[in-house]
Amino acid sequence: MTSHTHKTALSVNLNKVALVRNTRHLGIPSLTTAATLCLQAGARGITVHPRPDARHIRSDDVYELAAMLKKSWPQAEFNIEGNPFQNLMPFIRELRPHQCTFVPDSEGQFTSDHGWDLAADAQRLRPLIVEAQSLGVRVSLFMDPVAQAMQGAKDVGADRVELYTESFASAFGTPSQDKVLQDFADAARAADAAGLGVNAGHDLNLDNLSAFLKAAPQVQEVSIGHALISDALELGYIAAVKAYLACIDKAFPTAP
Ligand SMILES: CC(=O)[C@@H](O)[C@H](O)COP(=O)(O)O
Ligand SMILES: NCC(=O)COP(=O)(O)O
Repeated sequence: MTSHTHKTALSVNLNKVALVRNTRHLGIPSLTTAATLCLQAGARGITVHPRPDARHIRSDDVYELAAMLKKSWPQAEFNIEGNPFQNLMPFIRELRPHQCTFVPDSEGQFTSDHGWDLAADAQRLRPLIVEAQSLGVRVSLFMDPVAQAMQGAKDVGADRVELYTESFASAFGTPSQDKVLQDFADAARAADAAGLGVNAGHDLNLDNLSAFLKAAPQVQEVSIGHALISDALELGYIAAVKAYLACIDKAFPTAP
């Protein structure tokens, strides 16, 4: 049994395993094998983003992973991401994952590239947040790192926010890094002060993860996919996950 000693949980996003799998009709690489190896290596959970166009994660994948996790990894967290006004809610109603992450992507969007505009969407988000929570599912809202927006996420009823970290990843190693990191530090602090849990994700990698977590120690979970799966192509899933866990450890040297 893997012992979970890391302050920030690592959830591995399997979108890109599915993307490679979809380029042949052979069923490999297997998503359940990827999930098993990542969890064996110490990941705390698995994340999938079943987009409406099924470019990578397909509906069957979500059901198969949910069944495998329930049977073989009951302690692992399953996080399903998506737009609740598109195709996400049937997965939540039927599978009741530990967490859902509401992401405001349009159907054909290249990748996730912005958080919610709660001034525009809070009213129609609220009943879906209430519904997911009534099914025992934690709700996280994908948000830009704007400290002033965190109270709105709390007011609409979210349990957590997921800070969209692409702007940090782009700034990492540039003169604007510290300013951008300060935005994330402020947003994480504001979310925590509002009583929200704090997740983070998008374009996090082995180079930038520790610096991010040192600046935003409130982060309870990072969901990482593109870079981690790319690293796994070279290192293997187990070594790649262990390398990311080492980055988390490095950010919290005194954590138990
Ligand atoms: C919400 C987010 O930032 C990512 O989890 C998203 O799932 C990335 O989607 P793609 O893997 O389709 O780029
Ligand atoms: N929510 C972020 C996620 O699940 C993975 O994003 P990325 O690491 O693929 O950019």
